[in-house]
Amino acid sequence: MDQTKRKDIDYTNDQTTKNKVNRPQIEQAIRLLLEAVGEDPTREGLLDTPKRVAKMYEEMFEGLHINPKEYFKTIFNEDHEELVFVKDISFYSMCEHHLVPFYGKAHVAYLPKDGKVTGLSKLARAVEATARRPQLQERITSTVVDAIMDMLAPHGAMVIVEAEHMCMTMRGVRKPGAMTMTTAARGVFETDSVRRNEVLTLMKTT
Ligand SMILES: Nc1nc2c(ncn2[C@@H]2O[C@H](COP(=O)(O)OP(=O)(O)OP(=O)(O)O)[C@@H](O)[C@H]2O)c(=O)[nH]1
Ligand SMILES: [Zn+2]
Repeated sequence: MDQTKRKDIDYTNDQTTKNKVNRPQIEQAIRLLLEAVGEDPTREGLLDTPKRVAKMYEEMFEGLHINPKEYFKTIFNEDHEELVFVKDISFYSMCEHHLVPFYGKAHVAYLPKDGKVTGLSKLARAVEATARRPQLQERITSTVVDAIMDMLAPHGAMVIVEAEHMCMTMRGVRKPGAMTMTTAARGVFETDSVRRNEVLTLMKTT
């Protein structure tokens, strides 16, 4: 296999590589948390829980060590200056206010310019890397759209995210089924309602 093609899964963000997940510290924190809520972390059923949670957090927050922009270094010189749209990209993220999940779908569109077309999977990988951190839905939306703008310099890009927040369903206001929609439009999608509506119409088609 051409190793240059594998670089997309190996890039790391300089700022975050220094702070890779500290599993022993997470384990200690989980033991303290269990104690604090009135549990006994030494009882059999909970003995391995701190270890499992540390491993789980490493997975759920792996996006902290990935710069989503790096995916868009994969560029094919293709003369296509019409819409590219990947919809229904499922994701799971963690609400940074409550550390409970929010999850849903992202829809990512861009209008390439000067032959700069990226791999379709890279759009989904950028969503995935951005979601796997303590997050806000708005920030996932704008981070992905701005990464595309910065790296591909297209005519425009648009991202729509729809998600259900567990912090609004299982606790607090308790409104299961409430869906939050966020959009971010740049370039032609900001200025041209025909272009924007093309994306919205395609989003609704099954
Ligand atoms: N804008 C935004 N808000 C979020 C997101 N996820 C959770 N929140 C909100 O963050 C807010 C935190 O509000 P606070 O009053 O500080 O915390 P709280 O007392 O737990 O709030 P309640 O959820 O209303 O019980 C809540 O309104 C959540 O719904 C998100 O992705 N974007
Ligand atoms: Zn929350």
